[in-house]
Amino acid sequence: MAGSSVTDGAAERLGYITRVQSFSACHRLHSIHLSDEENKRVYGKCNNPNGHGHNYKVEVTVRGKIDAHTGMVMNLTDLKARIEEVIMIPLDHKNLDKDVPYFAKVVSTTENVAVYIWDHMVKLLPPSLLYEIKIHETDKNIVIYRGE
Ligand SMILES: Nc1nc2c(c(=O)[nH]1)N=C([C@H](O)[C@H](O)COP(=O)(O)OP(=O)(O)OP(=O)(O)O)CN2
Ligand SMILES: [Zn+2]
Repeated sequence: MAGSSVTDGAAERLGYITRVQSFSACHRLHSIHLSDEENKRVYGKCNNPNGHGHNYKVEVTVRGKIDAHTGMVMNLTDLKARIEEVIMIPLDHKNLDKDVPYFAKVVSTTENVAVYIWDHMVKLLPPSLLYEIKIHETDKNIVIYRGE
């Protein structure tokens, strides 16, 4: 049909793209807002003073218009670079509580790790592009944060 093309149609379509990144870190669940006894009761084995480790898997999803000219919501190569900056450099092979200043006063639950990643990632992406941070702390424990 004259004046129209597959590419034109895609210009009005929304796409979701996800990049997966794994990182390893150790931590201890311990809240400065609770007594030692309360910490033991609330967090159990995860309050072990010497900590424990995880192989976290993070899924970073962005949502936006599929650009008519590039065919992309955003270049995944650029998303990979942002993930390196926000996740790998500060968190990989780190003790979250001791190496990452943010977690000195914020308990390093996976919910809070997701908030940390969201808050840093959102500053590096175009407005409204970041959609979701999903973290697999273990095969069975999965957290989603969407900036709400
Ligand atoms: N709401 C949250 N609850 C818990 C968190 C968390 O981040 N948010 N984290 C933990 C621990 O850090 C922990 O390491 C969980 O490990 P575990 O219970 O051993 O993990 P699994 O359930 O996958 O292991 P199985 O023992 O094989 O069932 C605890 N709670
Ligand atoms: Zn843990």
